[in-house]
Amino acid sequence: MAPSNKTLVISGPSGVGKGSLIEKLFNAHPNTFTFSVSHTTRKPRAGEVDGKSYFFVSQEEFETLKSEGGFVESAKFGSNSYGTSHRTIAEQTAKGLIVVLDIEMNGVRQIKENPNIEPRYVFIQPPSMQALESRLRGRGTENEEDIQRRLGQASAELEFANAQVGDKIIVNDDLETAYQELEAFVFQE
Ligand SMILES: Nc1ncnc2c1ncn2[C@@H]1O[C@H](COP(=O)(O)OP(=O)(O)OP(=O)(O)O)[C@@H](O)[C@H]1O
Repeated sequence: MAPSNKTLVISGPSGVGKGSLIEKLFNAHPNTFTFSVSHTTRKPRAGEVDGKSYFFVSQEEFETLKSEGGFVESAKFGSNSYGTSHRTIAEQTAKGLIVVLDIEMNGVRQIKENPNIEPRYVFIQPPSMQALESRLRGRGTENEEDIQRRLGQASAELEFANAQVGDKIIVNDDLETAYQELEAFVFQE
């Protein structure tokens, strides 16, 4: 079955398993999906390549692009700005690839308000807040303060997803089952 070539927006609280599901999708279907390379005003870290990790731009360039409506969504974290450009999505889509955006609810909100992009939305939910907490802890990549911040944000993410109509919601209880649901959704006609 041929998948729709629409951009796929995958959202959900931190630690819910978005990265794990996306990795499975990419591995099972080579040359089908791609991430959109974001623009950022932060400085490149060692080893990061412009145009691969990010498009590194100045604050001024970023603001110009933004004012021209060049971003489907953008956000500021700390003193750095990040954005997903229309052009990047269009270029990848033109190559026949399905662009996957892994973004948080404010990004989803912006995209939903943007008439120039009509993606498909998938929200990944945890079976429970306890499960989410133990995954975040089990991953071992955040300190306690970060974990608390992510858990605090998680209930807002869950409420937001539940208030959306017509989008796909997948509960990631068993990873394989959740993956099959995602795959079926992506490849449905
Ligand atoms: N169904 C599942 N059952 C148990 N553990 C899972 C399941 N899915 C994912 N995990 C584990 O939960 C942890 C968080 O998963 P992952 O890193 O994919 O989350 P994420 O949503 O991408 O988080 P972030 O938004 O912070 O990047 C990982 O250690 C992963 O192996």
